[in-house]
Amino acid sequence: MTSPNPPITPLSDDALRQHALVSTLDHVKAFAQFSPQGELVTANDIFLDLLGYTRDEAIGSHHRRFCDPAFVASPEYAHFWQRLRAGEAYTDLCERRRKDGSVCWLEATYAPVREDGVITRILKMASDVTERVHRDHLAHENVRRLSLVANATDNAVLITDGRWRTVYVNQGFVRKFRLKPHEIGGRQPTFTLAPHLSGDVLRDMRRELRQGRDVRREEVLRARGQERYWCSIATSPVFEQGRLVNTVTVITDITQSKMHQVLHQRVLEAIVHERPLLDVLEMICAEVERMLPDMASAVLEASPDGMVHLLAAPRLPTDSLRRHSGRVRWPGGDRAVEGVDPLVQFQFDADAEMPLRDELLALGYRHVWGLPVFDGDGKLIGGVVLHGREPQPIDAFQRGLMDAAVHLCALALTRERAKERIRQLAFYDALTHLPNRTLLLGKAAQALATARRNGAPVAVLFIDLDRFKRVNDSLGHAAGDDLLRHVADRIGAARRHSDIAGRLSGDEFVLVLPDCSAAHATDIVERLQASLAVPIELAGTRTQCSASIGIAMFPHDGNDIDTLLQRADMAMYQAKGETRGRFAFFSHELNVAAQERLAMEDALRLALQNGGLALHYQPQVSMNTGELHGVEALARWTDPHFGAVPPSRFVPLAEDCGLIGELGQWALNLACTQLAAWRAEGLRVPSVSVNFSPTSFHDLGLPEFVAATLARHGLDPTDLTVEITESVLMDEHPSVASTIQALSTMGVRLAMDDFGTGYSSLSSLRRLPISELKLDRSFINDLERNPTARALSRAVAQIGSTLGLTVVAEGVETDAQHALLARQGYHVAQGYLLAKPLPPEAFGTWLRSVPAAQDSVFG
Ligand SMILES: Nc1nc2c(ncn2[C@@H]2O[C@H](COP(=O)(O)O[C@H]3[C@@H](O)[C@H](n4cnc5c(=O)[nH]c(N)nc54)O[C@@H]3COP(=O)(O)O)[C@@H](O)[C@H]2O)c(=O)[nH]1
Repeated sequence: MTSPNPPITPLSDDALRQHALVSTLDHVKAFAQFSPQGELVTANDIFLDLLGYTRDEAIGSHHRRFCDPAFVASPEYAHFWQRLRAGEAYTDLCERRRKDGSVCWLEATYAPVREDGVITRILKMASDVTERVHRDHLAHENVRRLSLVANATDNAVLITDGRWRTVYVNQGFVRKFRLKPHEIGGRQPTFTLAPHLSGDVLRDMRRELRQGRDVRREEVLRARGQERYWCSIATSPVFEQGRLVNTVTVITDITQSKMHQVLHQRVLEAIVHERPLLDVLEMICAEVERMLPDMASAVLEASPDGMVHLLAAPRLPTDSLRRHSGRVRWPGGDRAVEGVDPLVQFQFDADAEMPLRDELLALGYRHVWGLPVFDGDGKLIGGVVLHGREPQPIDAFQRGLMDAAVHLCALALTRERAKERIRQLAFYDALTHLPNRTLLLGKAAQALATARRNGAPVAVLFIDLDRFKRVNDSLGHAAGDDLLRHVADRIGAARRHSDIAGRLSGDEFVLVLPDCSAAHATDIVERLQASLAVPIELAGTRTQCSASIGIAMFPHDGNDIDTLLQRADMAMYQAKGETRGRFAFFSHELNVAAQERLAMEDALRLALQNGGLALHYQPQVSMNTGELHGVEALARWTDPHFGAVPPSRFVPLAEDCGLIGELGQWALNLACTQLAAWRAEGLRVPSVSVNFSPTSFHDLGLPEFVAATLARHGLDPTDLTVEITESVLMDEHPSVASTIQALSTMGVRLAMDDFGTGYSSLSSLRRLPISELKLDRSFINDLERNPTARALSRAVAQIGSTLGLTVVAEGVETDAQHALLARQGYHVAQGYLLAKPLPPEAFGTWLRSVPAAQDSVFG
């Protein structure tokens, strides 16, 4: 039963306005009035329907009837009424009880109404929001449950809003990346986790998500403190009413599997495909550096002596590093020790002695971590090194990478060694380590192909030890093996870098000498035989060994290696006569020439010992005054068997057979003796010139010998001129420059002989302390006929004069040449016009017969 509203007393203007408002709200909102004591005075239908009461049941009821008893009993309820009675309005979400006991939710405003300053009523306006509250509760519960689920997984879960800003991260995320929700909340996660991602990549990812597609990637993500993880990242878009409102990302740490996948898969593939070792190691470094972009990696190899050599370091200055290769030991020992972490580390600032400290510091690398690479037996074979800029200790990711790299390097290095071993077994003789027949023939065929292209000769030497069987029989096979090893070493020592040495079988060896003439081959054979003749201690017995050597020449004796070997073998049999330690050429003419050369060598040696050589002297005369400038001493050899042998033949022979030093000393001594003798006779001979070949300057004792010789004959250093040829400039022997300099410092004059035929440049003239320049005779021959020769000789005269040198024209045969050269500015003339090279007595006679020479030849 509903009772009518109580009679309403006449209203004031305010009350009327209120009434109008109330009437309007009456149709849309629950509306009620309570007395200040809490009794319901009026209520509209919406209010009554909301709570399920009739007007009669409700009017007069206390407010508490519509509330949860627990709330009514709480201090908050009393406080609520106190505030209303004190005139404070109250707005809140309120939980109320319907008549049937069910709960409803109201968004309510309680407004105390004053009349004449006294609160007479409490006006209540409310909207039913029960459904929304239930919906919100449900959503909240869902989020709570989702969080529980998300937090239960080890994976990191991250939710962003539609503008890519982080709104949620789970516990897994906090644990993995060590970032609290508030540290990443509101930020775009890629800025923090993957700053290396390019703008293009981000744009692509977001486009996919906006188009409703999931995005999956694998990336190295960065946690707090620079720690990194390889992660699989799966992001799904969430749409509401067609609008992207969220993205949900699940991040899974795949570091271990990824490291193995990337490193192992790529590197193993490379190894299987037989990629060169250095390529494989560079690849390992590159992969490590891809995952550690701030670091530089390097792979080293350890040699059996424990020294480490750089193999790969793509980000470092490898040239400088290589300079230290082989000079440093691995710091952690060369054996694996069980239970000991082999990681070594350095900080450059502290370790001042570290090689390359400055270079690495300049690149910003201050810290080095190294892990050794051991082979299957725990022996050091290499190392993996990381160079870092930051001082923090190495983290699990970096260590994991290093371990994986070590594993792969061990594989690559041991495999390379195994390959090398197999190659060694397949292509090298196990006893002597020389190439075996297969490799020898292969290399020789290549050398012949090159020689064919270049039109160069090749000598093939077949070397067979003499009486090897006797060594085996008398001293045993071990001694025989020992002898073979010694012979192999001596053959190896005798060969040039480009020569190919090999062992065919038993006591047969082969030497293939590319770019080698028959004469040169003879020299090498002689040197080899001399070296083999040095006694060896075998099984406690001093033994001397010799070999018979056959020589076949390409292309003269054959075009392919099989033919050449066969002919060298035949020649060897020819050499192996009664006398051991001989050699023979396959070709008859070459054989004759070689044997003759040998005989001439012996004769020259004898001539030097027994005074079979002589010096002739050719005057050098001043162009201006006609006075004697000096004499050039020229060697002469007349042999009983070979007759008069010109210096152009015996000087190179002396070079080849190692007699050149002796020849130079002999000439110097004799020339000084002669100069002193002439002076003693009262002949004014200003100086003597002696020819020294370039190899004489290899002898660092030469200046001392010269000084002693001059002193012995009472001569001054200025009495001597040493003639050198332009080929001295091509001689890279380290002693040449210092020997020449020492002679010059002593006061000995230096003349550049045969100038214009070789490789002299103006700078080289300035480099050497030359005081005399001798224009080569070939220019003077052509002087009268050839304008170019004239121009060149003039240029030489001018260059010499400009450099303050005495310029000598040699080979002057005619008056016309003499006059022309004098006009061109030559200071001194030498040649048949004045005199041929003369024996000492004849020279004395010449000098006396041309008294002007004492003052002026052409006075
Ligand atoms: N290391 C040494 N080299 C020496 C020595 N003795 C000589 N030699 C070098 O041998 C080359 C040939 O010398 P040689 O046959 O003696 O010829 C010299 C002169 O005889 C010749 N000459 C001089 N004037 C004329 C001339 O008017 N016409 C002409 N056709 N020939 C002439 O020129 C050679 C001069 O020699 P150089 O001044 O040294 O060039 C020769 O390279 C000698 O150096 C020695 O003891 N050690």
